[in-house]
Amino acid sequence: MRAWTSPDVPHLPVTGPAVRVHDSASDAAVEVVPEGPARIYVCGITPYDATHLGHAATYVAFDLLNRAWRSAGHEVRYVQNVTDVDDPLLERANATGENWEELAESQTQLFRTDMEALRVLAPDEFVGAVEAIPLIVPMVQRLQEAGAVYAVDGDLYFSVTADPAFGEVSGWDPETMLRVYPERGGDPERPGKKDPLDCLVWQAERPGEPAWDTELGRGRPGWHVECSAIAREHLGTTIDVQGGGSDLVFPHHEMSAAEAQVADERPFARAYVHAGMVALDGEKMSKSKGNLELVSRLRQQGADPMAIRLALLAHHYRGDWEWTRGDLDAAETLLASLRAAVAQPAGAPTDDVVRDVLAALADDLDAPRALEVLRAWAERTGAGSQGPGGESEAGAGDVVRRLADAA
Ligand SMILES: Nc1ncnc2c1ncn2[C@@H]1O[C@H](COS(=O)(=O)NC(=O)[C@@H](N)CS)[C@@H](O)[C@H]1O
Ligand SMILES: [Zn+2]
Repeated sequence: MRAWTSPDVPHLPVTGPAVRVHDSASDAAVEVVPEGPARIYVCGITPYDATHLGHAATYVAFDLLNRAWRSAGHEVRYVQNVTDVDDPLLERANATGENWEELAESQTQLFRTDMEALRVLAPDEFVGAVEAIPLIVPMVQRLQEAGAVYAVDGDLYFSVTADPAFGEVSGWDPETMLRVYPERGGDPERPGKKDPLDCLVWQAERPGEPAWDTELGRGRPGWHVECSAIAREHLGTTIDVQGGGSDLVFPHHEMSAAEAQVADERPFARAYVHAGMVALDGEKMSKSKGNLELVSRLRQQGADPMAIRLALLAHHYRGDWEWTRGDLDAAETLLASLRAAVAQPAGAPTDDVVRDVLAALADDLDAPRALEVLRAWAERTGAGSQGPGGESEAGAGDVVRRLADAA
């Protein structure tokens, strides 16, 4: 599936420090030292109600990681899926009377344009669940060979106990898992399952639903195995980072890791990185609640996408926070002062600016601190001071422009 067009990544005059990022599994900041290209899999959208600010916050967060690794001298290999067939998408299409494939395609295209507007670097592989069926089926067969799959009325389930490390991604106890599981697509009560936490890897055809003829029978893939299969195919294992919003830590990332670990008998990822939840009107922004602010609607109302990006960067990626109109107003003010300062023919020295911004991003993607450094530089530069000791003609503005681009 086509991804989108990436903005240029400016070459910075220095190499940034090694990147540390918070790993949910160890609940600690870890220095992920990629062997060769940094390999990251970030879960993509289920394509409806795209691109709400929660989605955008999460993808901008992982864009920071992508850029911080590049500033530290690493190549990055970035893979992202699109869950273009799954219960929530089919339910939405049925509810609105839309064709589910057209809904998926139009929403994925809207997502692409929003990501381009927010200057998020495109993944190297952008893979839909439907187009991934030919690589999901062999992965399920691999799990069958490992004795980790069983059938319930024609549907195929993965036995979570097949992975001794099951539970290490979230660190949750079984009671917590069982409480949350039904809210996030799980079916713990289904009769015939060996363990209530076992998850679907293949669902036999249901009346009125799309289905594909495969060696597993006629049906469609489970959600979790889609991501482990796509990640294994395009990145191999053990990958450096599996990423997504914090609502994916369980069941999704727990199950994806367990399936990949049984298939490959090695850890799925070195770190599991999760972005906090963005709320609106007091509740997590979500499709089911309908309390969504969309990037495209803000853009239609005239918001500068760079102000939207700055508004997202003003909050630490791991925090849960509430979107307000004031976030955008504050970002527009900051954007104007940065642009005014960068436009000056000379400005305050920038050596420490570059160093401090890169250090902030390398420290668990501390974008708020990086913005503070840029704001302070802009104030020192002012919008019109030709102050003594100003950098050369192109020095200040050009470096900071590149930094702002890089953030
Ligand atoms: N309110 C929110 N705040 C922050 N991130 C969110 C929010 N809602 C969803 N996300 C994140 O946005 C990404 C896409 O969410 S999604 O459209 O529901 N799709 C999925 O979660 C699956 N397609 C992953 S394979 C996920 O990483 C999810 O955790
Ligand atoms: Zn996923």
